[in-house]
Amino acid sequence: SGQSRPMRILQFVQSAAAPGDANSAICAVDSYCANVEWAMNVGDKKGQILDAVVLAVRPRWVLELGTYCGYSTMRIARLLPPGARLVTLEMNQHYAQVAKQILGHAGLDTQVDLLVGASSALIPQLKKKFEMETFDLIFIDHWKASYLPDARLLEECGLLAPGTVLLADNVTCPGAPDYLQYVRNSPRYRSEYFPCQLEYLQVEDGMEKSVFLG
Ligand SMILES: Cc1ccc(Cc2cc(O)c(O)c(C(=O)NC/C=C/[C@H]3O[C@@H](n4cnc5c(N)ncnc54)[C@H](O)[C@@H]3O)c2)cc1
Ligand SMILES: [Mg+2]
Repeated sequence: SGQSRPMRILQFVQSAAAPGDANSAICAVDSYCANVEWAMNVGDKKGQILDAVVLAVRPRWVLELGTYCGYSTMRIARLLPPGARLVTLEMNQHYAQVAKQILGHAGLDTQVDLLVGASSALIPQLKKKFEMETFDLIFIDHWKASYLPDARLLEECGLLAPGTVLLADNVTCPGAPDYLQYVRNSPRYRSEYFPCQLEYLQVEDGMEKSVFLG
């Protein structure tokens, strides 16, 4: 049933998760993807690294590149301090529609602004659209070839401040070698690798946390 994997995930969340309960929605996605069909959510193991970074940074402004079904969007939004905002960018209209409904079911749609479009087109509009200056935390989990060009674009748009944290998923699997090489060798970043397993599988992956130095 459900003509797409995101739609099947949404239907399971709607049937299995208590409305307004973000943790039960997160658990529902994890159990569906661990037991029924794999999906490219960050998952619970890497999700706990994401949680720890969100809690450490206590961000006022968060940007996510690649919403997909909204799994990591929920993990971040549920930990934000009051008044904080999470902007998440998703180029696929169908995925964005599913994510909106999952976020609504979890009761997290008030903290989240989900924009439909390509990051390269939306990033230059963010300052003006949200009347903000810089992001405190950026979670990068979209097409791996876009990690580096989008990090460069964020720099050029003046959306990074000294101390801004960039957290990138999948730097080992599928991998983002050009992005890794850049953040690990640029004097503008202090980078740290968190080894972890790929979501729902026994495959080596890792997340890279890079602090922008200005
Ligand atoms: C070899 C191999 C294959 C797959 C895996 C498994 C694996 C594990 C993972 O955690 C992964 O994150 C991925 C992965 O490919 N993620 C890509 C995620 C894209 C989402 O982001 C959206 N999007 C893509 N580019 C943009 C863009 N510019 N602007 C706005 N949205 C964009 C898309 O519309 C999707 O919603 C894959 C592991 C190993
Ligand atoms: Mg990922």
